[in-house]
Amino acid sequence: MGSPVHRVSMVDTWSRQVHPDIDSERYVQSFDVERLTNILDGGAQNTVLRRKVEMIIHSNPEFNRVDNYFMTQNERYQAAVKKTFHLQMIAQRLGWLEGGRELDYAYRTLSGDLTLNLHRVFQKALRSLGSDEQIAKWDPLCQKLQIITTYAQTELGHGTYLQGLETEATYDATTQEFVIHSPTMTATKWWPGDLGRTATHALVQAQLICSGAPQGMHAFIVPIRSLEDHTPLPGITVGDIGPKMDFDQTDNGFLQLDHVRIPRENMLNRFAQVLPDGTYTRLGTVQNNYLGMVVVRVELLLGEVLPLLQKACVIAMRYSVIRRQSRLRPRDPEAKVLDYQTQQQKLFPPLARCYAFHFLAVSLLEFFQHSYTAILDGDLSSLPELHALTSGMKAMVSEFCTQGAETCRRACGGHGYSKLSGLPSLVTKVAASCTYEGENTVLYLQVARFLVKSYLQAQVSPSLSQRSLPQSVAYLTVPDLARCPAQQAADFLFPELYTTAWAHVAVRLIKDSVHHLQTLTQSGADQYEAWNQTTVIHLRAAKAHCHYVIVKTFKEALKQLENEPAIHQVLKRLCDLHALHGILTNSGDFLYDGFLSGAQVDTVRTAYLDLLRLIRKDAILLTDAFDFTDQCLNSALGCYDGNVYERLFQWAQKSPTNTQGNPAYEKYIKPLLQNQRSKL
Ligand SMILES: CCCCCCCCCCCCCCCC(=O)SCCNC(=O)CCNC(=O)[C@H](O)C(C)(C)COP(=O)(O)OP(=O)(O)OC[C@H]1O[C@@H](n2cnc3c(N)ncnc32)[C@H](O)[C@@H]1OP(=O)(O)O
Ligand SMILES: Cc1cc2nc3c(=O)[nH]c(=O)nc-3n(C[C@H](O)[C@H](O)[C@H](O)COP(=O)(O)OP(=O)(O)OC[C@H]3O[C@@H](n4cnc5c(N)ncnc54)[C@H](O)[C@@H]3O)c2cc1C
Repeated sequence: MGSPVHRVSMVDTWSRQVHPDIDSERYVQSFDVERLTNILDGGAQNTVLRRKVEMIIHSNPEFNRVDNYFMTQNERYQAAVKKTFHLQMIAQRLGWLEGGRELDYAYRTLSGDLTLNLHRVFQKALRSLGSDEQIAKWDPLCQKLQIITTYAQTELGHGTYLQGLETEATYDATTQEFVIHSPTMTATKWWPGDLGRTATHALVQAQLICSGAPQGMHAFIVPIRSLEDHTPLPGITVGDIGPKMDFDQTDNGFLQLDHVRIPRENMLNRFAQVLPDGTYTRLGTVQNNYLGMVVVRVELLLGEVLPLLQKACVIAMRYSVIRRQSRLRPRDPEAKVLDYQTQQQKLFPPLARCYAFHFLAVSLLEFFQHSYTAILDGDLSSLPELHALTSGMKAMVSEFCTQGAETCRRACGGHGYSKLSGLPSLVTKVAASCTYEGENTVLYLQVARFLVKSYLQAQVSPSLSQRSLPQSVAYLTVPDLARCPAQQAADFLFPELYTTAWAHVAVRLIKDSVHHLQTLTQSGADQYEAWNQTTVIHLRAAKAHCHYVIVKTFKEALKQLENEPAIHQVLKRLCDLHALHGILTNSGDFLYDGFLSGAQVDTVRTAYLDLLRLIRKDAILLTDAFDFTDQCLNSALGCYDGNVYERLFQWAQKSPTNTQGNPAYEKYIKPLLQNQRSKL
């Protein structure tokens, strides 16, 4: 079993007593929680290492985050810079390297508390788009923080449509320089993190113009602040974009460039280059310059987005066994709210998704690592599938993590609305992931584009495409079941069955979307108009495909765990719940062509409700397995010991509204009262 000492708060030393209502949830353990934590960590040795890193961080007062909820935007930024640089010093002292496990664990532990996230995004883009010589030059400068960098792509006028970016990089062959320029107000770079007050260099995405001809978006390294005194360099106008929904610790910024000259070598040239005389050459399409985004989309899932939902689930689940409200039977004591079926219906689907998305992210990362090296070496054959998969998974994971975190927040009633619960900031933080790194609708439509092509390819030559279609869409060629054979609730608990059911719906919706597209073009609409008039249908098809991929990946992950029966059993229940919940919330798609009958949907619901009951007894253990420390959760509701009310009361006392007196009394309330009294 995992050491509870590791998990309990080191901040609130007054509270060492575990609340009996949460303690009782841990008496009988139907599986080994520590072993599940090891599986999630990718091995017991990783768990040990992660906890070691967490101990180093939590034992250091510089990283205390209790006051976060009371800070202004400026204070959050300053605290984050301080913590980031403190972490860098520790990393240097202990030999933790960028890309190594220790630093990754440190980032996870301090998530939301650090700056220089875009410095990491810059490094990913550099390694994807730069030549070996460029990486050798810039990467060490980044590693040693001799420069601080950001990724400046989005502009006031355009974020999604990269072909519409207005920033220009015009090549001047006489000096062998690029002239980087913002020709309009809407060309102002807007949003890049770490840009407003911190970065010294920006990776600026701009339209390359060579010998008068536009060549599309390319990446340029542009110095923007003096390394001596940090003032903006000539031609640079830079600042912070102001208050946002969250990310107070990050200085998202704006940048205008007025004919700023940089050397020819500062254009990242793995996939395209400009020769000294201005001749332009490139490998493949201009979209290869989008590779940095593909990399970041994969890494964000496990590193940033999923932990936000996991934390929300831990907090809401723990609170739900402490919170007692109403009675199940008149003579009973008040019930834990988690014993209400409706509360389980709120919290268990997000919990199941945490596990589904974990296994998805691991599998996606494996596929990514497999194809990435080949892509860097110029073999671009796997890029379309990689782009479609990463786009779809980024969109679906961020969409459901956002939905799930908000559900968790509401499941905590009034206390979920208090920032001290930790939930509002999880919700506002995860909401951003639906927009940054590619707006979700736009990304789903990229998946749809890939599905249409794959479907048409499968139609033209079914036998050939069975071998040549990318693996994630190979199901398009598999003979389809017209009717679901399941009759009893137990029949719906076969992963093969519900994966096939999702494949059926995805194939039908993809076929339908292609049919609509073709009907419109055959009736005279041009292909662009036809595409726009069918995008709502394409979106649905893309989502069904993503559901299918996620369910299939969870099913395959379970297969690997068959030799661990107890863990297999508990995870299988989550896999079943995840798949059946998806069928129930999209039942119209399964009923539409008679694949399922109304009676079968009722049976699915019976199986689903049964699963809620079964998962209930393991719910706390399944969230304990994520192994977040109390400091990391920073929630008055979610601590391991369950002492919710004491902690909430104590934390509220620290609010400046309670500690700094009330100037409004002297200024307004007192005169008001005196004024009213004098009239009596
Ligand atoms: C690293 C760890 C950091 C950790 C940190 C932790 C803390 C974290 C805190 C938050 C941190 C936030 C960090 C946010 C950082 C940003 O937000 S940076 C800005 C991100 N911006 C975007 O993602 C923009 C989204 N837009 C796009 O990706 C593209 O423009 C679109 C939407 C795909 C369309 O592009 P387009 O050029 O119009 O292309 P389109 O005509 O649709 O397609 C042309 C072809 O290119 C292909 N294509 C399009 N895109 C691609 C691609 N990417 N690859 C390959 N092929 C592609 C298409 O499939 C299509 O192929 P065919 O069908 O023709 O064969
Ligand atoms: C917290 C945060 C951090 C960020 N950090 C960075 C950063 O570090 N660097 C950086 O460069 N950028 C950054 N961004 C910007 C971010 O990447 C963009 O906001 C994002 O890509 C969406 O683009 P947009 O704002 O232009 O949205 P828009 O594309 O204008 O979206 C508005 C609406 O239009 C719809 N839409 C747009 N195009 C289409 C289409 N073709 N078909 C159908 N519907 C469409 C969208 O679905 C959406 O509903 C950040 C943003 C946020 C919120």
